[in-house]
Amino acid sequence: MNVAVLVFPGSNCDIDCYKAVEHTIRQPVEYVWHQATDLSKFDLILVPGGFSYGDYLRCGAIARFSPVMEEVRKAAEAGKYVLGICNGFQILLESGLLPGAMRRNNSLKFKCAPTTLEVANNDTAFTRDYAAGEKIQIPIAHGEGNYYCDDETLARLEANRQIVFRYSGENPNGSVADIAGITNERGNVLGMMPHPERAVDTLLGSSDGKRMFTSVLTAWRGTAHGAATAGR
Ligand SMILES: NC(=O)CC[C@H](N)C(=O)O
Repeated sequence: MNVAVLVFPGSNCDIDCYKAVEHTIRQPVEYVWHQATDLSKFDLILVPGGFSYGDYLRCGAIARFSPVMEEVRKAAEAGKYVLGICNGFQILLESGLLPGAMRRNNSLKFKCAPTTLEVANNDTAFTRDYAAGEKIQIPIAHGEGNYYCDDETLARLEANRQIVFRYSGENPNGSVADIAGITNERGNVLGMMPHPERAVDTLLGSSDGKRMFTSVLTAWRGTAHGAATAGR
């Protein structure tokens, strides 16, 4: 499985994502600069966290105009896997690849802390290695993670089981329905505020993020392209 880690001016979790791929699934992984115009060889695209364009205007609002985002849209349409983490989630929202929007944390403070998530849907390519309802420890680090959508969108997210992670116990940012991560309708694009790439080894405080990477690899191996190329 070929993995791309996108890099925008101001990304700062790109190296963590790259290392997490190496550490968990040992698949070929490359950094891809935001001006790239061809992502066709990649099976999984990681949109990492950070402060793209200094968070000016709104987090992700400028990065969404980077040339590579048109390629991410094409990849998503082709059914490739796209995982946006934190600023990556914000960029996917700003791009319209996922529904809803981000507001500043209700505390108006940047929060960096371990959080407990409930796996609200383990029937996705990204969460199949978790148990339904499992509680996992994944850290957050954001100032603008207060996910918002209108009632109609929320009803649709609930009906289609697009809410994949919810904060369990304390909600750190005030997000609607305790949402921590959602997918698109098709389930091949996932955005989440917590950082699974920072939780891939007990040395980091938790290894609960590891199964997101193993899940996608297993899902990809189940696709026609994955079955044909896996093990090469
Ligand atoms: N870790 C991150 O990706 C942070 C995202 C964004 N800069 C925020 O503060 O909300």
